[in-house]
Amino acid sequence: MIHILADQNLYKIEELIPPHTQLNLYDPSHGIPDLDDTDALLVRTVTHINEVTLPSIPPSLKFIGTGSSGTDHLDNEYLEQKGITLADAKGCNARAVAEYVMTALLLWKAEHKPDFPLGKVGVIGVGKAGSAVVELLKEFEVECVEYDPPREDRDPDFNSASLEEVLNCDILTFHVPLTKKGAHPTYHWLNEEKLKGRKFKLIINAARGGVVDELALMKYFVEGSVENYILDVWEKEPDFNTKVAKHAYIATPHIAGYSEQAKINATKIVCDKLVAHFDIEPAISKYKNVSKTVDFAHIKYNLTGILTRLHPIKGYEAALRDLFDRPDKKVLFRNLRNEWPYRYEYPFLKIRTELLNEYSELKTLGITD
Ligand SMILES: NC(=O)c1ccc[n+]([C@@H]2O[C@H](COP(=O)([O-])OP(=O)(O)OC[C@H]3O[C@@H](n4cnc5c(N)ncnc54)[C@H](O)[C@@H]3O)[C@@H](O)[C@H]2O)c1
Ligand SMILES: O=C(O)[C@H](O)[C@H](O)COP(=O)(O)O
Repeated sequence: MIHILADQNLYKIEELIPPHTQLNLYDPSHGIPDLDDTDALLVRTVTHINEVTLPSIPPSLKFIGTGSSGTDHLDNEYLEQKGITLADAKGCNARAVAEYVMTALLLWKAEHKPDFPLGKVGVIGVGKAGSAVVELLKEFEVECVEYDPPREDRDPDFNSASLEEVLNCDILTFHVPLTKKGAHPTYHWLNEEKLKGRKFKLIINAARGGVVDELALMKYFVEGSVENYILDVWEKEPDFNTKVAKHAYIATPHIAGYSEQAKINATKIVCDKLVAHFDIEPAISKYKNVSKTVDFAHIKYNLTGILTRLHPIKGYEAALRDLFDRPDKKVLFRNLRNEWPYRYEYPFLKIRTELLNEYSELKTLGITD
């Protein structure tokens, strides 16, 4: 029988785990658990596995799956050299990220530029998440500049914009992995050198902390050449720089990819890869992706009010602000990520017809009546 150890916060893991396997759960806040006799380890981004955190790999361990798109918490060179198969859940949360970005843009526009078009948006990294962002932006008729030189190298149908073109955009949104090696490293991609002498209305980082140099970003915000910034991810998670967060238009605790649908996708994708790797019987899930109706009865809302009710971005923002001066903010940041119920993505939400007719943006987001 295959012995599986999984992060206790991998959503619905007990339901989706293949039958006839033995599943144990671990609490990731206590570090890497004892892996003796474990065949497969299922983690989230909070479990960092490398030569330092796991110097000795038990011979039984053959598979590590992560319920995330990002894999920078796993040292793939080290693990592959030790004969371990790595599996990610790329794409599981692309729609959730796109909705986070679009919601943030709509809220920001309503507050800062209600009478102007959004401007040109540069999407840096046009993989699963970046492509979903581009798709949603296009539905809103926003002009996009797609920047992804590595994709141009591997995909004959894709032409990347030039660096100059993307840096000339009004808004930048990041959807690249965090990498320090290779031909296109992303660590501190947006730095002093690229920010100097340019003007941006808004910068969004919902990729990984470290892709944007936070201190350089804050400096150019204070000087006025960056009008606003939105950060979902932080250089030293679960810690975060309070000063950088205080200046942000929106600051959230790494939840851009969190939704009911994304979290189910994540667990399903890793379980499917586990099944394929060990050639075992899959689980038969009873889970059904149903829609939810949100009642706005008798209350008069504007677009900002409706979006705030349907997407917890502002709620997370307020909760993160409450942590600014707390000495235990690292633990609370982690709790905030684990304890809130997952939101439903817009195509799984239904609201009153009058509201949909009054605010066309809601239909464009995929909400129905
Ligand atoms: N905040 C969140 O909740 C959240 C959710 C999902 C993903 N992420 C992060 O976003 C990243 C992207 O997610 P994805 O699912 O789209 O992954 P993906 O692998 O599908 O796409 C990443 C894209 O970035 C491109 N890229 C790599 N280096 C680049 C560079 N130097 N310049 C321009 N483009 C570059 C790649 O070619 C690829 O097309 C993940 O690695 C993860 O770290 C964060
Ligand atoms: O890389 C990803 O997919 C995202 O950052 C994802 O939201 C991470 O979720 P976690 O594993 O931290 O719960």
